[in-house]
Amino acid sequence: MSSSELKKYAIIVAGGSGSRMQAAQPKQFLPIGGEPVLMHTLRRFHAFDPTMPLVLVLPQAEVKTWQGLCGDYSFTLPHQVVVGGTSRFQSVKNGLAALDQEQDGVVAVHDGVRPFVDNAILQAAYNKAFAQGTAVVAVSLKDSIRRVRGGSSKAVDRSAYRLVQTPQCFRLPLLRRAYAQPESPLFTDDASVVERFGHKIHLVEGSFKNIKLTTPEDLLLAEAFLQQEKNQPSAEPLKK
Ligand SMILES: Nc1ccn([C@@H]2O[C@H](COP(=O)(O)OP(=O)(O)OP(=O)(O)O)[C@@H](O)[C@H]2O)c(=O)n1
Ligand SMILES: C[C@](O)(CO)[C@H](O)COP(=O)(O)O
Repeated sequence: MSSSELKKYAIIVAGGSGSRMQAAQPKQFLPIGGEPVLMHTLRRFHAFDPTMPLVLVLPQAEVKTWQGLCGDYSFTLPHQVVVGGTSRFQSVKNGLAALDQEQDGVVAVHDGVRPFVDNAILQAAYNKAFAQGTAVVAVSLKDSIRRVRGGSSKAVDRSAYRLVQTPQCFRLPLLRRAYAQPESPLFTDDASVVERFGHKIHLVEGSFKNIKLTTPEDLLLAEAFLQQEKNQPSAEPLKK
């Protein structure tokens, strides 16, 4: 099958509790620019390819909350809701199970709390995965880094490292087989799962704007990014 015939899919994982955000509700539902984070994220994928099936993974206890929010905000963008698990690994696994098991294609796994993914990143990641089977978005480090051992630390060469983001795109049959492995505490993302399964991970350039909303100050950044987009709707996304 040629890559142009392969279908695109996306699994948006939002099955976590957002404990580091220390908010009254899970961070994926917090408003930024007057709208829940997840609505921004889903819209970015829909704008990239309106025909692509979107699977949204949510905590079981929050499915009703989401349905309520969709009603309150008249949010009608098509997506399939799936219940998550106790770890990101389990949530991705549940998302994968919701996709047609016979289908080939490329699937992106994306953190629901990374609402600033843009078309250029999505295009590059899907293209690379169509061509090479894996594509993981990453950026270079802006700060110096030190390796800590016991009570001391030592400078290390930051050019040897990358900060990993999402989307992480894979040929669908490969990701399914990789996620059939037993879960390991070392699995922090999809790349680590696929790498353990024995496949090379290809990197694609991400963006410093593609942040994961993790701690409270990230919400301030998010508001600033949205304000900037509102003031300059046609502006290129912020570059590194
Ligand atoms: N059981 C889980 C845990 C995490 N995630 C998702 O994985 C993404 C990245 O995880 P992280 O930022 O760590 O989210 P939380 O686990 O919600 O945050 P925290 O670790 O602060 O509790 C988030 O979109 C989160 O909702 C998930 O789908 N299922
Ligand atoms: C998947 C991820 O966002 C890539 O940076 C990250 O690994 C999630 O990590 P967390 O520990 O769940 O925040």
